[in-house]
Formats: sequence, C-alpha cells, structure tokens
Amino acid sequence: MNITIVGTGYVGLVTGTTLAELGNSVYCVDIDEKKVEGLKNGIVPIYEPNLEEMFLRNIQSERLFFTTNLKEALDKSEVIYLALPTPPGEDGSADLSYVIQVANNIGEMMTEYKVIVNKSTVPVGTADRVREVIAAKTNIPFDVVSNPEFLREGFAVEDSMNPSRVVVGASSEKAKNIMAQIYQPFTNTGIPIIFMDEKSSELTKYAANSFLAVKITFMNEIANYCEKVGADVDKVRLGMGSDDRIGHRFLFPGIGYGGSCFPKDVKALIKSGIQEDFNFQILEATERVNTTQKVILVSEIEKYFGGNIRGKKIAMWGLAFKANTDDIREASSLDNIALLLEKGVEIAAYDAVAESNVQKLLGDKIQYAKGMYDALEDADALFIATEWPEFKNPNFELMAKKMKNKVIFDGRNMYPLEIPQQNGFHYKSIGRKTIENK
Ligand SMILES: NC(=O)C1=CN([C@@H]2O[C@H](COP(=O)(O)OP(=O)(O)OC[C@H]3O[C@@H](n4cnc5c(N)ncnc54)[C@H](O)[C@@H]3O)[C@@H](O)[C@H]2O)C=CC1
Ligand SMILES: O=C(O)[C@H]1O[C@H](OP(=O)(O)OP(=O)(O)OC[C@H]2O[C@@H](n3ccc(=O)[nH]c3=O)[C@H](O)[C@@H]2O)[C@H](O)[C@@H](O)[C@@H]1O
Repeated sequence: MNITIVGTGYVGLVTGTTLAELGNSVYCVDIDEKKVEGLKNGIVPIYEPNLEEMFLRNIQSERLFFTTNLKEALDKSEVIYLALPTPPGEDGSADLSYVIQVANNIGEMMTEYKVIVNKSTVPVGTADRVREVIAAKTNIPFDVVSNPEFLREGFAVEDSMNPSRVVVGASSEKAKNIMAQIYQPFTNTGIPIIFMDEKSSELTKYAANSFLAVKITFMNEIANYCEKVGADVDKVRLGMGSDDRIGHRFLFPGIGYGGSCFPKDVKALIKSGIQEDFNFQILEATERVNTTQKVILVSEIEKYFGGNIRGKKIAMWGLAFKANTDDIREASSLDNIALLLEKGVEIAAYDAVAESNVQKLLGDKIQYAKGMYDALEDADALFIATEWPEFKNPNFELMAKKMKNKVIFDGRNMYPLEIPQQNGFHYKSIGRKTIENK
C-alpha cells in the first residue's frame, strides 16, 4: 500500500520506517528542510537503537521516501498518517495547532478519497475537529481514524514491529477495512487489533500513559515511606510485582518520571477534565508528587554536607530522561541541575548520548566530561540521574581515586546495597537504607 506520513519525529520516522519494512511504499513529509535533506542523504536525526539499519535498508529498496512537499506525497497515497507534535499549550492543554494546520492543508490539496490516520496523542473529540476542518475545505469523501501510538523511546523499533496491541478508532467500514489491511501482518502473528470508536481510542492513549505515570508515582511514594519506616523498596517491589494482577513492570522507584509524554499527557488529561467540569484528583496528586520526587535527592545532598553546598563539585552520570535515548525533554537531570546551580554547585556531567542536546540547552553553565570517570575528577559527590548500562558495574577503586569524597546519590537504584558498602562508599538511593560512610 502507498502511505504518507506527515511529521518525521520519533513517531513519524519510526512508523514510516517500520511500515516500509512491512512492504509498503512510504512517503514521509516534514516542514523542517534541513531534517528532510539529511534523511534523504541517509542521516537519522535521532538516537534510536536498530533504527538506522532498517531505515537505510528501506531507502535502498526504494520503499521509503522523504519530501517537504505535502501535495506531492498526498497525491501518491490513499492513507495519510499524522505524526505531528501536540505539545502542552500555556495552560497545559494539548496544543492542536500543528494537527489542525495540516488538516486544513489536506482539505485544500486532496483530489480523491483519503483516510487521515491520527497517530499524535490528542484529546477526545479531535477526530471530529479534524473532520470538520477538512469538510470545510472540500466535498471529496474522506475518513478520519484515531490510531494512537504506544511505542517507548529506546525501544521504538521493537515496539513498532511487535506491539502489545494496535488500537484503531474508526466509524466507517471502508476506513476500518483499510486499517485492517495495513495491520494484517500483525494479525497473523497474534497481535490484537482492537477496533473501537474514535473517542474511546483517543482516550485509551491518555488513560494508558496516565495509568503508568500513576503506577510509577505510587511506587515512589511507597519508596519514600519505606525510608521512614526502615523497609526496603526493592523487597516490597518484588513482593508486590509477583502478583500478576500487579506485575513487575513500571514499579521501579527513582527521581520521578520525565520524557516528552508522561508529563505532558498527564497535564493534558487534567485540562481536558476541567473543560468538562471534571476533576482528575488522582492525576493532580500524581503531578504534585512527581514534581517533588524529581529533586528529592537535593535536600539529601544538603543534609549530607551539613546545609550549605555552595562551591561543592558534583559529578552527574546520565542526562537523558531514561536510558537508551538522547531525549532530554522533562528529564529529571535538568531539574536537579537547575536547583543545584541555584545553590552554587559546580556540575561536571557525563552522558555519551544525550550530552550534545544538553550542551545546546545549557551551554557552559555546566562542564561536560569525556568519560564517566573524567566527570569524577575532584568531585565531592556523584549523582546518578540516568540508568545507562555502562554505570551498572563501575570500577569503584578508580572512582575512589578520582573523587574527593566517596559519596553517591543514586536516583536510579543502580546497585545492590552491599556493593557500595563493600567499596566503602556513602550511598543514598531511593526507598532503601542509606549506607553511611562519613
Ligand atoms: N516520542 C514518543 O515516544 C511518542 C510520541 N507520541 C505522540 O506522537 C506525536 C509526535 O511526537 P514526536 O514524534 O515525539 O514529535 P517530534 O517533535 O519528535 O516530531 C514531530 C515532527 O513533526 C514535524 N512537523 C511540525 N509541523 C509540521 C507540518 N506542518 N508538516 C510536516 N511536519 C511537521 C516537525 O518538524 C517534527 O519533525 C505527539 O503527539 C506525541 O505525544 C506518542 C507515542 C510515543
Ligand atoms: O506516549 C509516549 O510517548 C510513550 O510514553 C512512554 O514511553 P517513554 O516516555 O518513551 O518512556 P518510559 O519507558 O515509559 O519511561 C517514562 C519515564 O518513567 C520513568 N520510569 C519508568 C518505569 C519505572 O518503573 N520507573 C520510572 O521512573 C522513566 O525513567 C522515564 O523518565 C510509554 O511507556 C509509551 O508506551 C508511550 O507510547
């Protein structure tokens, strides 16, 4: 099938590449000329494991094309996916201007039947709005479908090729059949394609992300309580997660959830609720708890150093909002950096993948180390903000040699407690006993 994808960010590029991998001819459109030029020349602008190989293979097989010309791509395909940004507006609600703008363009440009498939995360009722916008521009028949995306950054290719489910909100039989045809390779491997109405589909996306945000936040509160009463959150987590009604995933406590989606989607659902005179109390609490959780270790650092931390040097391992991505949107590292800088702390950071994005944002406000051990030179403490695999089994002897003090504040619970203990480190993690070493 011929498919057009509008927007070549994380979702658009991965969706386009995987649909091409499944044998479709895919025309990707973006307004960012530099990005499109790079993509045409085989340059993948994001860090995403296993994407580049598949992307290059499909360009070579002439199934994957890039253009800035929407009309050209539109004319080639019956199915148009929208993978456009829906960032938080000033009040936290989803900004639909990108989606509406492109819907307008499609209405003006289309010359025959199209299915417009919305992959962006959008509030309930957006399919209806897109329908109204297009219908105001043309009499040609078309359908609008909601098809939310559930991929995780860092596992985007894996999640797109082998999704837990595909949700399709469609009311027209014609559009349903076309969507069933696109996802037929999944049906054959037992992946459920769940058809429903557009509104339920739009809400499914927000409900799934918000539920996961609540799950993490619940666990963060349990972790904080563990510290008060002397329980160990790792044990509690194992004990809870073994009940398959609860499950082990997304129970890892830490310095809060970040990224381009959980924070924005929780805010957007709260806002959508308010518009309907409905209070999402559990989500309001989740947002509040997450905001404090992100910087919970800063007061611990102050406590350790007796209050004043001005002039201290802190090494930060990890800047990305989680491992396996270069994405720093709403990363907890940034909240901690801002607060620590405000308190007069000097920061030497290391993140092999996300460093350049932070450099663009913060410039010389912090130092950037070439390697994880370079960051530790003369450091008063180490702060672990992202769980990159290379931090999992470090050389503690070398760390001790480099650092001024053997102190670790671990926002990702990287080590079993006996490891820092055996190596004589002071070790403060989340929801577990503090290993004292003054
Ligand atoms: N990043 C993620 O892991 C996931 C994101 N989503 C949702 O998918 C949507 C897209 O997110 P991302 O891919 O992360 O965004 P992104 O910001 O990485 O990419 C969006 C792309 O759209 C392009 N664009 C903007 N206006 C355009 C226009 N008029 N015509 C053509 N291209 C245009 C931008 O230049 C950019 O390349 C959002 O609604 C997001 O919430 C859903 C699941 C996962
Ligand atoms: O809508 C989206 O964009 C996507 O949002 C999340 O994916 P992503 O933001 O890539 O990352 P996650 O792996 O979900 O992690 C989000 C945040 O939660 C944190 N987290 C995750 C799991 C956990 O147990 N504990 C925890 O603190 C991570 O460190 C990270 O900061 C969802 O997992 C995807 O299903 C969804 O498609």
